[in-house]
Amino acid sequence: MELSGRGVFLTGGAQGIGRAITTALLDKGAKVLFCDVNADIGKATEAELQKQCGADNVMFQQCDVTNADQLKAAFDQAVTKFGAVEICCNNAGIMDETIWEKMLAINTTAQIRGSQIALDHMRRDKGGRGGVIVNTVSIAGLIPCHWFPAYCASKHAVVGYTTSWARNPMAGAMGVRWCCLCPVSVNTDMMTSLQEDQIFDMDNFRERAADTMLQPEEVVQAFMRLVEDSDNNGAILEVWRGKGATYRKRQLVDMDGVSNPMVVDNPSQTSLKPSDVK
Ligand SMILES: NC(=O)C1=CN([C@@H]2O[C@H](COP(=O)(O)OP(=O)(O)OC[C@H]3O[C@@H](n4cnc5c(N)ncnc54)[C@H](O)[C@@H]3O)[C@@H](O)[C@H]2O)C=CC1
Ligand SMILES: CCCCCC(=O)/C=C/[C@H]1[C@H](O)CC(=O)[C@@H]1CCCCCCC(=O)O
Repeated sequence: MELSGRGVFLTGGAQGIGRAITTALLDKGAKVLFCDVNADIGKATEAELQKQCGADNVMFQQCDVTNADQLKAAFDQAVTKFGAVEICCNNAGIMDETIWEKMLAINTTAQIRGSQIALDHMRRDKGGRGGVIVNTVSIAGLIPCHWFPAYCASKHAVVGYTTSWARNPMAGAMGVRWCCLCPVSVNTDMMTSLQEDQIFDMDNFRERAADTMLQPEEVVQAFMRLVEDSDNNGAILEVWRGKGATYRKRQLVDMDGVSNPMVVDNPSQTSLKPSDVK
């Protein structure tokens, strides 16, 4: 997928992974509306990025993704500003087991809502231009993590949701790809400002996390791979330190739901051989 001139909507873009993705997309000529609940950091980021990349190409909108009206209004603003949104990144997230209901609202409900808004707008069978929806998940969406069970659940749910849409028999007609970005620990505020009570067994966690930490730029490379590879519907891209980004093999079943497990990766669910999935 060529990125120049594409309209992008991204949540949680004031800092961290979202900001790094926004910057990389702008560098490739895309136009980005990023939203965030934090207006101070969001506006400061907007000012810096507008200076670097042009005032018409990037815009910030304050938005709490758990507020359905605000989320829809922010998305619509991107459509108005750029003519269409062809790339949607549901990225905003928190990690705090003490407020797990709010965490599920941000990490899961809002990513599902953001995906639905994007699908309604993008789908070619209803007059849209098609596009790609990338949900920022985590390795915690793929394996159990005893330090943060609710965070882990919030991310597993998004993998289930995203890959389920990818398997829709209408996926080809809709022209919308669905991808999961799954990094291990990343050096952002989420990791560095983590407080003792926000997860369980913090000492053990710090020990493990220290050896695995990625820089946001490494996650950006993986994100770009997801967006630019137009034949990867349903992709789950894992990002580990030292191993780079690798597509996760998936054993899905035929559309009859029971027979012939196979590795699939594109809308027609036929073109990739198992050996193509690394
Ligand atoms: N940092 C890490 O180790 C990893 C992070 N992730 C995921 O990456 C995504 C981004 O996280 P980071 O950049 O690391 O965190 P971060 O804390 O640096 O950035 C998250 C951004 O989301 C915003 N946000 C939080 N609640 C919001 C809300 N209700 N509405 C709108 N914006 C809101 C924050 O203000 C912040 O700017 C999250 O979904 C996180 O779960 C995944 C794997 C590892
Ligand atoms: C390889 C072990 C790393 C475990 C510690 C870690 O880096 C955790 C990072 C989390 C970050 O705080 C937010 C996330 O989404 C990351 C989840 C990563 C889970 C890896 C669990 C791996 C394991 O149990 O072996």
